[in-house]
Amino acid sequence: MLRSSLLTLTRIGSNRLMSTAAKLTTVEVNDKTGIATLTMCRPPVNGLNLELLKDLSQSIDEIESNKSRGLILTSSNPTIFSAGLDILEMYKPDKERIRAFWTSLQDVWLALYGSSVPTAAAINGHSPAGGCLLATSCEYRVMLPKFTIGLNETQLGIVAPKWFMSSFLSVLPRRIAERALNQGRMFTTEEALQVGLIDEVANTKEEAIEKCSAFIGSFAKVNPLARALTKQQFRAADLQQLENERVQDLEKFLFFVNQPAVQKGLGLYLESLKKKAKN
Ligand SMILES: CCCCCCCCCC/C=C\CC(=O)SCCNC(=O)CCNC(=O)[C@H](O)C(C)(C)COP(=O)(O)OP(=O)(O)OC[C@H]1O[C@@H](n2cnc3c(N)ncnc32)[C@H](O)[C@@H]1OP(=O)(O)O
Repeated sequence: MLRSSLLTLTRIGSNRLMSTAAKLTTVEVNDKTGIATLTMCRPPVNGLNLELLKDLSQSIDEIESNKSRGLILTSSNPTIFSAGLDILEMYKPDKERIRAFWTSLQDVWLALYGSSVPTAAAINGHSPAGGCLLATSCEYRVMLPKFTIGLNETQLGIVAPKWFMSSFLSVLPRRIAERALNQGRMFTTEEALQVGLIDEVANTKEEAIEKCSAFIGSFAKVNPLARALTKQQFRAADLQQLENERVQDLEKFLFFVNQPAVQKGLGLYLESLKKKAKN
């Protein structure tokens, strides 16, 4: 398979480390537990660009087909889980590339939210917008203190599509989800725990991964097929909706993102991020 030829396989202690040639993600399988840790490593902020999204897709597929016992999603950056979509993909976009970009984001969501293996996110840093989408696509979330998580799209003058809302709603009560989305609210770790956006707090990344592993281990005595089919039935309507509307969703996104007012807003937001980075 093409994917196999892109992978290098290394052994670290009892763990197998698979990394893509471009190294935007690594997959490390713990030989004792059979759990795969998928790490995003795109400096400086794990911005989800086309290449990172393609890598994520491939890694998730790899984990599914390797029959890993579970998937833990995390980041190699010590303070950022993911800064969400790379705004440079949406600002003054290239016509063909932006299509591939959005299609890849759809692929990642369908693969992660619909994954047949148990999934957990070790959120070891800030997790705005697309970062929050990834985390809420998993079944369990453990976050480190003093970071923020949320869908802040309205703060940027953009709108989170329905399937972003589906993931959010699979975690939060409707009233809290609706208000947070309308406000574009970012929750601190403590606030996220209080509303149920995350399940646990851990003091270190290692502890977060241990807690995620314990969650995945809680299914050890459950029939894997029964568990996977039950999970998929819970998520089927959300997944089917995007499957049915993929093309329309892409066209809506392209129309929206190309509006002059949206382009202006994204430009100003990028400038403000760059100014902040200089100070
Ligand atoms: C009706 C239905 C219609 C449907 C229409 C659909 C519309 C589109 C929907 C799109 C959905 C999702 C949107 C997103 O995910 S947008 C991204 C949102 N993300 C953010 O707002 C986060 C912004 N970043 C930050 O808050 C901070 O950077 C940070 C993550 C908290 C990290 O802080 P830091 O102090 O550690 O780092 P900082 O100095 O800020 O940044 C370092 C460099 O990285 C650049 N950068 C940061 N974030 C992004 C990003 N998301 N994209 C691109 N670049 C980013 C930043 O500019 C710095 O760059 P440089 O070093 O100055 O060059």
